[in-house]
Amino acid sequence: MKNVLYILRLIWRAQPKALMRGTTLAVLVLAAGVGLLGLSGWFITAAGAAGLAGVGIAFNVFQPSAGVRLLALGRTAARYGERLLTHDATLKSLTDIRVNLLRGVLGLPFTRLGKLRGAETLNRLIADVDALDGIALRLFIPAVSAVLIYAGAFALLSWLSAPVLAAWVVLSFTLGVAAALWWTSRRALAPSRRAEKALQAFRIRLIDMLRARDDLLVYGHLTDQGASVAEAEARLRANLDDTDHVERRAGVALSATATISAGGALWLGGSLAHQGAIAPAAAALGFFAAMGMSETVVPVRRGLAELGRILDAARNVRRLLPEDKAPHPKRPARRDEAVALRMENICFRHAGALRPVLEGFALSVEPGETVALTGPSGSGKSTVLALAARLIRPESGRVVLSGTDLATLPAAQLRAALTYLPQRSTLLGNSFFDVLTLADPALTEERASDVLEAMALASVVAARGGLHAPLRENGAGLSGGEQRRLVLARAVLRRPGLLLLDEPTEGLDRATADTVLAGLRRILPEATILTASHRRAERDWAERIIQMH
Ligand SMILES: Nc1ncnc2c1ncn2[C@@H]1O[C@H](COP(=O)(O)OP(=O)(O)OP(=O)(O)O)[C@@H](O)[C@H]1O
Repeated sequence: MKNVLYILRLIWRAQPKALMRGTTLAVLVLAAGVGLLGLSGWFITAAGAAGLAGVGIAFNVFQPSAGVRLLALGRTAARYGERLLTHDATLKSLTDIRVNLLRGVLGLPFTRLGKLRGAETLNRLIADVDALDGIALRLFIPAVSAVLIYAGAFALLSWLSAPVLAAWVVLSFTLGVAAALWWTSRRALAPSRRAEKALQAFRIRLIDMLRARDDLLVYGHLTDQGASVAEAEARLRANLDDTDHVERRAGVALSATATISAGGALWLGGSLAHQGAIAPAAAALGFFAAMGMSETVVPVRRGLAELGRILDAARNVRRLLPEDKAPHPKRPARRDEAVALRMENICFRHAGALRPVLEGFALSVEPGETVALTGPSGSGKSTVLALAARLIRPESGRVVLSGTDLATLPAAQLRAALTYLPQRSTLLGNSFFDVLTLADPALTEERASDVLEAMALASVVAARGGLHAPLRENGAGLSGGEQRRLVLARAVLRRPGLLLLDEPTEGLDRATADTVLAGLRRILPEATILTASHRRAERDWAERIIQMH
């Protein structure tokens, strides 16, 4: 519940005025509803009583009927305004939360970011944030309005009718409603949570199926994966049915509460009128007010049926929201300036690993030097590159970039100074040109063509129809070697002072590898280059080789 209150505070803080006005209108809607039934009941009874007493001609029908119309119209207008204000404000607040959540995800340490699954994170950003609209719209605002209406109904009924009647209506109603809602929240908690989990499983499995359809087909598991998607869907339906069932039973309990409360009010009012303590019309007021009060719980009922989903969503979202709101430092990017890299006495152990990958590791690369790290698979070459890019941090020891401790370098300066090319990269963009603009938003066609030429891609691009020819998702349709060269072109376009390359020419034949490596130096004549290499072409290209064990 703490998380729900935290999110409610965020929603409220983002749009306080609109939500306050919306809540006021919500109270007015309910008050008009209760008043409408109460006044109508009083009017019918009073008119009937006047007719029976033979003074019907003297009974003023105009004022009460005008009141009934005013309340009916007022209720409709207030309902319209309330919906408009509260929904608009809540959706705007949720947009802020979604943006903040995205910032939180992007700000996660690289090691945690690496563990996130795309489909799950997408769900978190969409489904969880969507679930949060219930906090204000279906829990808080209706609950506050209902409490205010009960208090108002008690005061008015005590004044216009009799305190004992008012006490019966409000107490019987409050107790019955509280019991029914408590029961709903408990019974619906598990199915609502299970429904949300099933929905997420459905989406994740479907995304996995679409992403890995080729492999699933080749290994003969496409049908199984399809069945597991259908299973999650069936589970979702079953749990939604359970939630609806609980909500319907809660509806029955609430109707029973309203009936008992109204029936009791009728009996009590009748006795009081019989004793002459109140007029028959005032007695009818209690009965009809009790009928009208049942409207107060309809939205809360839905909110409580979804409570499990809301609680989980609030917890998930809160965990990822960033605590600090400090803007990212924006320093001018320094490019083209060769960077010296030094590592001193580095110790690093991957999470869960028994032994450190690096222990007492040291390295020094001069500005403009080309150095290759070689060694058997698993000796820690990629780990050294990741440490130099500050994607991971050493347990002990220091990484120093041109005299500045990497740990203290602002992120913007760090990203401007170096570029890291991992073993596997993603190509984002709909054309060659699009893919390259990730590295340089102000890219010109001449510059793009020059870099693509250096990466031995000019003929490939020409054969596909030019720089703006469409590319399929993640470069599908290009060969592995072509994708690799495109990723390299993107990396050099950043014009880094330090280029960290993990097996840059993997998948290229020797001749192409030599052309690409020479082109790389041509484009970045000053840069310091550190590469993790298995291949002869890369070792021959390097000025110095560091052997790892
Ligand atoms: N995220 C990780 N969590 C746990 N262990 C890891 C992680 N990444 C790498 N390792 C382990 O750390 C060791 C060094 O890995 P690293 O990728 O640095 O080696 P490498 O020399 O680059 O290997 P390769 O030449 O095969 O790319 C390996 O034993 C690997 O299993």
